[in-house]
Amino acid sequence: MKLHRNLVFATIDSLDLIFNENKQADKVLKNTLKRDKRWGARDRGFIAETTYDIVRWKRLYSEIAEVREPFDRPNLFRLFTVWATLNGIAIPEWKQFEDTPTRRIKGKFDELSKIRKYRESIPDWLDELGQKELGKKWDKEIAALNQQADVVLRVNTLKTTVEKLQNELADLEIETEILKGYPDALKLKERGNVFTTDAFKNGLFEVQDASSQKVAEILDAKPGMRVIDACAGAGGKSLHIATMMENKGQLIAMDIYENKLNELKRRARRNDIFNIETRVIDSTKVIKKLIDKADKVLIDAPCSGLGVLRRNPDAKWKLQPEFLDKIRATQKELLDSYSRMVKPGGQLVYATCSILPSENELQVKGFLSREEGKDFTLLSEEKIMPSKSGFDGFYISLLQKK
Ligand SMILES: C[S@@+](CC[C@H](N)C(=O)[O-])C[C@H]1O[C@@H](n2cnc3c(N)ncnc32)[C@H](O)[C@@H]1O
Repeated sequence: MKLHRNLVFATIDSLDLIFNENKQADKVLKNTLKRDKRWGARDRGFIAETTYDIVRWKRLYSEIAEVREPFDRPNLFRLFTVWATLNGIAIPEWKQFEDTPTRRIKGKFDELSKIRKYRESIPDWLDELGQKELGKKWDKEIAALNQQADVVLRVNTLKTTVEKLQNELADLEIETEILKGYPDALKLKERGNVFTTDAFKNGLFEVQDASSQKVAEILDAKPGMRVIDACAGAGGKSLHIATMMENKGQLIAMDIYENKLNELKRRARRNDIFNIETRVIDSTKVIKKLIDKADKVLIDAPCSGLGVLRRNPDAKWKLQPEFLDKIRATQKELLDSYSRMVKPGGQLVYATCSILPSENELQVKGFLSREEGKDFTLLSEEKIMPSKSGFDGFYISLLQKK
């Protein structure tokens, strides 16, 4: 593979913003990729994948390159050199690479690979936490979380079928496969930008990981029900739930952020979904009004996001132990408060995209042992581990109210 100057520079510029200005990787890349209209799919793929790779392996690469943050441009080129060398790509004779030694990179890689926190490129505290919470399983899970994520679509069954969409995409040379056990999913055989297709613009599908698609399935909302998605965000799961309700009944989508709910409304219009009503949680009254009112409540709780590191590798560097303590306290509060919206005989789903027991089964166990949870029983609990499923890590529990 021959390296092209403008693609490498675009990668270095993106890394500079992500590492040194604390910008979010996906937003940075969205902007970078707009820079040159002549870039084709391969060029764009190179910039995005190389940037994500170097973000993912930041700790390992900076140990090999012997550079420390904040990274100046020569140091960013050194990180790039490590990436290129480990991927068998020859370093060109540009002046930016003049003093980036390529000797010893492979030797240091082998040496550091013996130690998990370097091999898996994670902060010390995260390695200790994973070991403490998951024991022996941590090794396999963190390795799986460092793989590149597949792109999975969720077919909008209000507008098309899995087979029809598969054929429509095949006509555009976008090859997909059906995933056994995930009735609405199609997996792309090769990564690609599907957002520019008419099928996406016409709301025939959303991009949604296979594990995430399990949440609405377990909630199992039926047409005509009143359902509350209490932490709806931009509506990934709300759209799926409303689709399963066939646009009949009422889905109340809530969040503390209005801008996320506005994005949800935009997506709902594209999907031809009409039964979602959004409510911003701007006071406790919003919840109180709905006590004992819903057939089903989903708490897709804010969490560490450790289960989705594949798609969000910069979270490794942005997460802090103090944030985790805070988020666990929030999860407890949400379980205690939002569960009140389930009507007698109704059901609650508590889900996270984390693989840590302290955010998952231990939260539910704690809830069931408190006064607030006394009317609930646990019907089922799915811990989706990335090493086994090949998709995101998720926790999904289903509880029944008396
Ligand atoms: C895991 S995300 C939700 C993802 C969303 N359900 C989806 O499928 O796209 C958690 C959401 O909880 C929201 N949140 C945080 N604190 C909250 C609170 N106290 N009450 C309700 N929502 C909250 C966040 O803004 C975020 O959108």
